[in-house]
Amino acid sequence: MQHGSDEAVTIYDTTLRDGAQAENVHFSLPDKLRIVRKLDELGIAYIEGGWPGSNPKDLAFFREVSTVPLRASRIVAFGSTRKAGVAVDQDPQIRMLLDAGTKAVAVFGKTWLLHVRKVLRVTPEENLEMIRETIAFLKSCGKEVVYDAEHAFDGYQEDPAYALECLEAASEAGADWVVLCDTNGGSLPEKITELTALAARKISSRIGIHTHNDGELAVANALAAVQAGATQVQGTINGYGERTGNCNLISAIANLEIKMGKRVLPPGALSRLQELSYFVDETANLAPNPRAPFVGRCAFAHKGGTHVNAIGKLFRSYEHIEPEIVGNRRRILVGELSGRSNIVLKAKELGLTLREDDARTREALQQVKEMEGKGYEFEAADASFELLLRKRLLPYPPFFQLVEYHVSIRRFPAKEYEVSEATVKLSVKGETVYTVAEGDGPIHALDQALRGGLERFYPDLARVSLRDYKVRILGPMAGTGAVTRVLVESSDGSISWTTVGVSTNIVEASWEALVDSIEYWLLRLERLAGAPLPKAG
Ligand SMILES: CC(=O)SCCNC(=O)CCNC(=O)[C@H](O)C(C)(C)COP(=O)(O)OP(=O)(O)OC[C@H]1O[C@@H](n2cnc3c(N)ncnc32)[C@H](O)[C@@H]1OP(=O)(O)O
Ligand SMILES: CC(=O)C(=O)O
Repeated sequence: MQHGSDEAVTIYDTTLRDGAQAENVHFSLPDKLRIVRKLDELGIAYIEGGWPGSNPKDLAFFREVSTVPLRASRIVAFGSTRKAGVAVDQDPQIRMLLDAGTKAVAVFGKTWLLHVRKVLRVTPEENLEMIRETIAFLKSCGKEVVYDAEHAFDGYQEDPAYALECLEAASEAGADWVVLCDTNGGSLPEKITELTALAARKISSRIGIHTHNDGELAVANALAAVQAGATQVQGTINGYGERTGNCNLISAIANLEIKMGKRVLPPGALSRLQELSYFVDETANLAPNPRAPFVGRCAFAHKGGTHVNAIGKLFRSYEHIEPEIVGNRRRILVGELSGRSNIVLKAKELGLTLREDDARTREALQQVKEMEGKGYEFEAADASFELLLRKRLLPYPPFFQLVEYHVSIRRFPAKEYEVSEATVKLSVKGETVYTVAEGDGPIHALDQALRGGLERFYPDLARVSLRDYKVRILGPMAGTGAVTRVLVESSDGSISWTTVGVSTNIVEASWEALVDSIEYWLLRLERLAGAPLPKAG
């Protein structure tokens, strides 16, 4: 879908205002300022910072942000048209909008008669006056005015003439931008195209588009509007927003630049889209969506054997763009749907050379399929797969060997005392080590005893900690006798890795995953040091 047009499209970010209307999204004042700096760094033209008349934090934000030196972004304060029956220069909300001290302000007003009559409870003429007077007043105060025509598309559906009158009123009153809002997020692209093209013909203000994602079309609708004449796209990073969210600016920017040939961000910024997306998620304390188009970790993850085979020959065969363009990377997944190509390409990713016609490739593939048949899952446990491959390809004297372990739980009926205890006997470097440890539960005790036995031989292991522990029951019909899959995520503070264990016994599945985790890390340490660590006798 390369349209080859080199026109610029202006990005208007409302993560801090409309994005903050999302359930579970809360930004503190420092969060808001951090995001402003990041958006400015990426060259976003407008940042809607909040509604000064809404709460003390937004008021303070406009005070603080005025001291932040910005290179590319213009801060916008948001509000509404004046209250019905109140003179515009007497309206406290309008006063607060001015007091925010921004060069640009945005006001939303009504376009849909349903809202005019049933929500504002004013006449259609009074609503037109509210639009005209508010914009004219803000212009007379020297502001750049962005007018958000709320429910523009629903209003146009119900009464095209009145909706158009509202847009014309805003434009004639001096709005620099008239932004068509699909506030309820239910419009289809053809409706967006129709009104945007009409507005672009009829009014002199520049046209913007503000879409919501209720029909999962927010990005598609924004792109349709641009094709029909809009030159400003409003949205939020990662699509945060009320209900199902707003137009996701990450996807909108990528599509506008890469697919539609528009100039959107300064040179070099596109390759920082993933960084921006993660930064905002992290600031909002939300886990990044792995399936997010363009920037999610699955966006260029290839799993099916035939796909991976083709990718090995030609990336374009199963990738719509090169991942690096938006700062992402390609990943090869290994599992029961793999072919030899998955093993070879994954090995290459790990720095190992393996050919498709090598017997070890076939054997590794066979082992993966058999193990996945029993419940292992290597796709999520990349470290267990790496270990499997390295053990198969290179000489692997183990770091330690298990002689035996024992786990017990003691609980007294009155629940006054409950303790888990594990004993682990290991053979390490020719010595037999016997360790006992207590823990909050049996797995914790086992982990403590294992580490206790190894710490004298591999003191660096103290840097490794457990980050996540997930248990999945496979085939729950077998009840408490079902097969259990345990995934353990570990970290040494700089990298993290995941390992897997499977058994009908949850303690044994956990042991397997814990041992893989430690072996993986010791092997990595050895590779980084460039010399083998002394091994078990
Ligand atoms: C489509 C959008 O996303 S618009 C943004 C929506 N975001 C928010 O509302 C978040 C911030 N809002 C707030 O903090 C509060 O709602 C405030 C401070 C703005 C207003 O609070 P209150 O004065 O207590 O009013 P409340 O929120 O209950 O009702 C809104 C009032 O604004 C009126 N109103 C709604 N839209 C408009 C408009 N475009 N122009 C003028 N008045 C409007 C409503 O009719 C209602 O007044 P009424 O009860 O006299 O009919
Ligand atoms: C203005 C706005 O946020 C909307 O109409 O959705």
